[in-house]
Amino acid sequence: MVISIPDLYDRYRECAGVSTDTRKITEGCLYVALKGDKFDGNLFANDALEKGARYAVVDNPDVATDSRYLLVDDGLTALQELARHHRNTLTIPVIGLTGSNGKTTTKELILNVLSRKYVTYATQGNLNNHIGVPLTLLALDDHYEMAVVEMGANHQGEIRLLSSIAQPTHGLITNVGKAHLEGFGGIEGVRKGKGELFDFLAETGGTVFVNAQSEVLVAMQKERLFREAIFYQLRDQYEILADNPVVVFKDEAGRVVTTHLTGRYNFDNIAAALSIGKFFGVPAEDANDAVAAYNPTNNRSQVIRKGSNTLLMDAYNANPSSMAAALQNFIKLDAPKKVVILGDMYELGEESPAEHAALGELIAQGQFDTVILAGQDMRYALASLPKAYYFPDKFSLHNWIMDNPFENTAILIKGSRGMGLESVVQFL
Ligand SMILES: CC(=O)N[C@H]1[C@@H](OP(=O)(O)OP(=O)(O)OC[C@H]2O[C@@H](n3ccc(=O)[nH]c3=O)[C@H](O)[C@@H]2O)O[C@H](CO)[C@@H](O)[C@@H]1O[C@H](C)C(=O)N[C@@H](C)C(=O)N[C@H](CCC(=O)N[C@@H](CCC[C@@H](N)C(=O)O)C(=O)O)C(=O)O
Ligand SMILES: Nc1ncnc2c1ncn2[C@@H]1O[C@H](COP(=O)(O)OP(=O)(O)OP(=O)(O)O)[C@@H](O)[C@H]1O
Ligand SMILES: C[C@@H](N)C(=O)N[C@H](C)C(=O)O
Repeated sequence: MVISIPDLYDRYRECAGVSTDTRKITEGCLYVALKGDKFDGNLFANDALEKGARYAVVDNPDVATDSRYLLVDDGLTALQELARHHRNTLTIPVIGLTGSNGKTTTKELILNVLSRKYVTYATQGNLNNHIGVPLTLLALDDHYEMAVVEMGANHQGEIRLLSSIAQPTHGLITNVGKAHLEGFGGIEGVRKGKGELFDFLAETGGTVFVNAQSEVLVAMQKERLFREAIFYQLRDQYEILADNPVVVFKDEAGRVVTTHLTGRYNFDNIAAALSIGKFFGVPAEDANDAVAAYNPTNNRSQVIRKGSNTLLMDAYNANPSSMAAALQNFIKLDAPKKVVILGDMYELGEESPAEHAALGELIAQGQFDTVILAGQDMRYALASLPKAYYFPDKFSLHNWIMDNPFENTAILIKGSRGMGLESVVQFL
C-alpha cells in the first residue's frame, strides 16, 4: 500500500538525512529512489539498505518486499512533497534566490554574512533544481535559524514549483539576463520565469530585496504588491574604488573593504549580501569581514597566478550576459599583454548563431593581443575576428596552446560547463 506523506514524514524524522544516491549513502539515512536518464533508482534500493539506509522510498511495488521499503506513487513527487511538508513545520526565515547569473556566488556571500550572527544553512554547491531544492529543505533541522535556498531554472514554471516547495519568506533575483534562452523562450521568457519568485512573494506577503541599479528588477518589483521591498545599491550608498583585478569598495560608513572577487558585476552580488545582512541585523563590520574573506572556487571568476601569467578562470559557465560582463571587466584590466580563450555558450537555441556573432563584435572591441575560440558555435564569432585562432574541438586547442606558450600575460578563460575549458590550465 502506498504510504501517505504524513506517515512518510514520521519515517523521515527517524532518519539521519536523505539521500537519492547509493554512491553517497550515509548511515541511517532515508534513501529515495529516483528515475533518471541512465538509471532507475528502484534497482539500487536494496543496495541502499545494505549500505546503512534506514528506509528506502520506492515507486516500484515489485521492489518493496519488506517494511523497510516505503512505497509511493512517484519517487520524485514524494521527495518534493516530503520537503514541502517539512518546510511547513519550520518557522525560520527562508531566503529564496534566483537569477540568470551570480546565484551561487551571491548565495555563498549571503551565507557567510548571515553566519556571523545566525546558524545558517544554505544550498550545498549548486543543488538548485527540482531535486536539489527538496534535498536542501530536507537538510534543515531544528538548530538552524536561517536558510538560504538557491533556485535554478531553464524553463517556465520551474521557479513556481521550487517556490511552492521552499516557500521563501524573503527573496532576491540577482539579475535577468540572456541565459538558458532556449528553454525560457527568449529574454522576455527569462523575465517571466524568474519573476515567478516575485509572484510567490507577492501572493504570500513576503519581503523582496531589489537591486536599485537594475531597471528591469525595479520594474518587476513595481508590477507587484509586496509587504516590503528593500532596495540596495542606492545612489551614493557605496563607493567602488576598484573592480580589477579585485573589487575594493567603501561601505556606507566609509570603511574600505578589499575582496577576492573580480569585476563590477561581482559588486552586485556583494551589495545583495550586505543588504540582506543589514536587514537581519548583522553588524556592518562583521558583514564586511565576511565579504572580504569569501574566495570563489570551482572556476567561478577565480584569479589564479600561474608562472608569470595571471589567469582569470571563469570556465564554470557562460551565456551572453555573463560573457559580456567578464569581457568588459577584462577590457578594463591593466596588463602588458591580454589573451582570451573563449568557448561556446550553450542552451541558446535558435538565438545561438546571432549571440555568438554579437560576442565576436564585443571581443573585437577589446583589441586583445590574441583571441582563441573553441567550439562549434564560436565559428559565428569569427566574422568580426579575422585574426582569431579557432578550434572546433579541445584536442586541437590544447595542442596549439602547448606549442605557443604565453608569458607575462593576463588570460581570460570562459565557456559553458559542457566545454570544460578549465582543462587548458594544465597547458598554460
Ligand atoms: C536524478 C539524479 O539525481 N541524478 C544524479 C545522478 O545521475 P546518474 O548519472 O547516476 O544517472 P541517473 O540520473 O539516471 O540516476 C537515477 C537515479 O539513480 C541513482 N543512482 C544511480 C547510480 C547508482 O549507482 N546509485 C544510485 O542511487 C541516482 O543518484 C539517481 O537518483 O548522479 C550524477 C552524479 O552524481 C548527478 O549529477 C545527477 O544529478 C542530477 C543532474 C541532478 O539533477 N541533481 C540535483 C541534486 C541537482 O540539483 N544538481 C545540480 C545541477 C542543477 C542544475 O543543473 N541547475 C541548472 C538549472 C536547473 C535546470 C533544471 N531544469 C534541470 O534540468 O536540472 C542551473 O543552471 O543552475 C548539481 O549537481 O550541481
Ligand atoms: N552579477 C553577475 N552578473 C553577470 N555575470 C555574473 C554575475 N555573477 C557571476 N557572474 C558570472 O557567472 C559565473 C557563475 O557564477 P555563479 O555560479 O555565481 O552563477 P549562477 O547563477 O549560480 O550559475 P549556475 O546557476 O549555473 O550555477 C561567474 O563565474 C561569472 O562569470
Ligand atoms: C552549469 C549549468 N548550471 C549552466 O550554467 N549551464 C549553462 C548552459 C552553461 O554551462 O553555461
